Amino acid sequence: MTEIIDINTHRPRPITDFTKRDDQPRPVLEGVVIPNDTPTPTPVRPDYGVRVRRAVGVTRHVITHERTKTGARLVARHGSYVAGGAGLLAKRAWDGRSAARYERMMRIAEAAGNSEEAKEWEERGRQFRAARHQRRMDMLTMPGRAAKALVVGTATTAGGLLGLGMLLAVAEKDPGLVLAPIMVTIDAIRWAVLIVTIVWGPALFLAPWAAFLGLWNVGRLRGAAPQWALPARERGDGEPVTPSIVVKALRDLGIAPLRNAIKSMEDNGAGMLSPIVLAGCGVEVDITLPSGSSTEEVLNRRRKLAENLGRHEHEVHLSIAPAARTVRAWIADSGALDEPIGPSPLVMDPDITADYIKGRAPWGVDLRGDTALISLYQRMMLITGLSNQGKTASLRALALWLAHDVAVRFWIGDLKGIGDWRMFTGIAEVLIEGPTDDHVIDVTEMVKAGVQEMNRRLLAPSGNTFPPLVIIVDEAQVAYGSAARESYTTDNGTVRYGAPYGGSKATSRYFQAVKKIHDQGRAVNVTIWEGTQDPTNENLPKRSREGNHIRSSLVLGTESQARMALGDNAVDAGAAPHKLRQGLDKGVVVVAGDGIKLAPGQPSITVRTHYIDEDQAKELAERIKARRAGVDTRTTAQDDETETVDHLADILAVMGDATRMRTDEVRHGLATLNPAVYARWTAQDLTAVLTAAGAAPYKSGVMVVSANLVREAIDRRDSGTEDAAESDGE
Ligand SMILES: Nc1ncnc2c1ncn2[C@@H]1O[C@H](COP(=O)(O)OP(=O)(O)OP(=O)(O)O)[C@@H](O)[C@H]1O
Repeated sequence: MTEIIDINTHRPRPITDFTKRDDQPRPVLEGVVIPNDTPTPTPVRPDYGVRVRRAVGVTRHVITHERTKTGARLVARHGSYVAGGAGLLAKRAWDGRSAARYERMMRIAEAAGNSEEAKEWEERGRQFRAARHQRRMDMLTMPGRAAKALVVGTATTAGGLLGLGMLLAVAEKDPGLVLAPIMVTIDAIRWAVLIVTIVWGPALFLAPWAAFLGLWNVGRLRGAAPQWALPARERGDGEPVTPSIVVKALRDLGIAPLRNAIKSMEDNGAGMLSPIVLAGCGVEVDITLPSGSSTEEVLNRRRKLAENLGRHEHEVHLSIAPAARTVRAWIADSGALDEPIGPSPLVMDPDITADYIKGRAPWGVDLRGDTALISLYQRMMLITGLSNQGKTASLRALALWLAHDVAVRFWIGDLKGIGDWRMFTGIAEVLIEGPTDDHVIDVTEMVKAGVQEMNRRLLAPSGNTFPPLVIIVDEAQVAYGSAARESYTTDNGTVRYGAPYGGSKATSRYFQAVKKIHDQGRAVNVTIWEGTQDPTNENLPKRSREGNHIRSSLVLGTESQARMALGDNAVDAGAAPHKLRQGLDKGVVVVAGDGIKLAPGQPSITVRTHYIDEDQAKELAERIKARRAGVDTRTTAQDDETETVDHLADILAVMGDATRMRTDEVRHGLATLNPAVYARWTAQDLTAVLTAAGAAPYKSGVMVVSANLVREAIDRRDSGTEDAAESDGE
């Protein structure tokens, strides 16, 4: 019988079963011993893959551990102090011994166009060189003069000491004192030598350390360590932005050519910067990069630059300035972007008005704190972003402003349908709410009706003006993602399908209708605004997103989504909705395109929109309704009245027995016949209908309608000889 003895305690210990593949050895039966002849169990080791994975896991843990990071920072910080201090002292020494300083100052003065100062430095440099030359010439004769001085000095000192000794001897009447001063001096020299020999060893040992400490201190005082290597409390978060901080932040960006160029600059990089100007709740500075560094490299290192400046990433906005090789940096005051921006002027000013043509909606404030005004005149619009970031609220805010212009008509499809747009009941002519396929079909019909309205306007005689029609589709991704289509059974029993209503393919009726409005709606005041979530090529087709005049985006997940939302140009030039903070930057939109004032050369702007919550929106809607002649909002695209109305028959009915009738009279008769449909008809509406039917009014003194032409048009239509209706690509 064998026991297992613990080598530490020298006592028997429980036997462990290593055959288990667990990490933790398990006791078998405490107190039970294994007989001598029992073979020793072979420990099973984890296989190679598991071990590698574990090793990688441990390594990653160690590398990313906060203590490792702190240690790395410590080493980098103190190393940088010493290296920086050595560099600085070397530079000072070189400056002191050469004319480099004068040359440098001369070039700075020259670069600044200050020729007076340049001349002054040139003169100083000349004097310095002359003095140095003189010193060198003096050095040639120095050994002889030094030897002479040594002989003379020694003789003088010895004579002096001897004279002193004689005086002492006379005064004390002791001849032995004649040599006393010389002996004291010799003793003093001996002691000095003794002290030096004792101190020399330790001094020799300590000297490098003292030098090291000196270098470290010079580097520390000069702040030679990069920001990221400083401890949290010293990182200077929120410090005011000064030229030296900006240059240092650029130098430590990790772009070698930029760092080297800055180091070799005579003015330490100050010439790269424009004056730092206050811009809203931050400052703005243009950075002209030295050749060899590209704006793209700096744009790609936004986070590091922000950290070097003591800011969070979202507090630094970089864009490409109009001047070549120049990056424009806007740096927020620390924490300023988290301050609320205040309520919307719509909420604050009950007398606010809107003008579709000349007005601009007060949407929010830009980063500089200036009011961001946006013109919606004849502009298609897209707003996108991740879910729950303020898309509906910001789109609705624009609609609420525009609704103050009583001439603007709204058709709204809300494919979420939880009531976000319900306050537009009584303002919008159509309000479809809901997420189902039926709602997608309805919204598609609504947009197609928009196309018809657009075509009617396009066909109307030139010179006509039309009331603005704004079609809004919120959560448009539901339509682009829908597979809804009608099916019907043919006489022989085969089931056939119509073209899909939704989807992003060319056969999608919704997509085709949106595309048509994008293509031609602008000129006749038919525009469409789409709000959509989390864009992809599937739920927001390229052709559709590019048809918008205003493209705006709340926070997005990736740069590729940002490119979809705003276009490559804007993102290449610094637009970065993917850098906004999800959940924290709600209502912050990056806007590209026209309609909003942009600085020259800037393709995008970041706007912090005013939040108009649902209650405020309802209140505003009530105010708007009070200004407008109320409309009966339909909750479906199907317009029963207009569907059943036969305009040509009505016109003929109004004309009665007359062969001709003035257009004004016809309109008046129509309005009396069916006010719901014709009360708002303009002369252009009448002309458009008659022209489209081939019975256009003509001039006979005044504009008149011919009953015969109308009758013929009806005959043509009824006999099916009129042009086939547009197929919408189905
Ligand atoms: N401008 C804003 N400022 C601050 N918070 C806002 C702003 N806009 C919206 N929010 C907040 O975001 C929330 C979501 O807003 P909203 O419903 O408009 O988002 P959404 O992107 O349309 O959401 P969904 O995912 O439903 O489409 C609001 O309830 C509000 O708390």
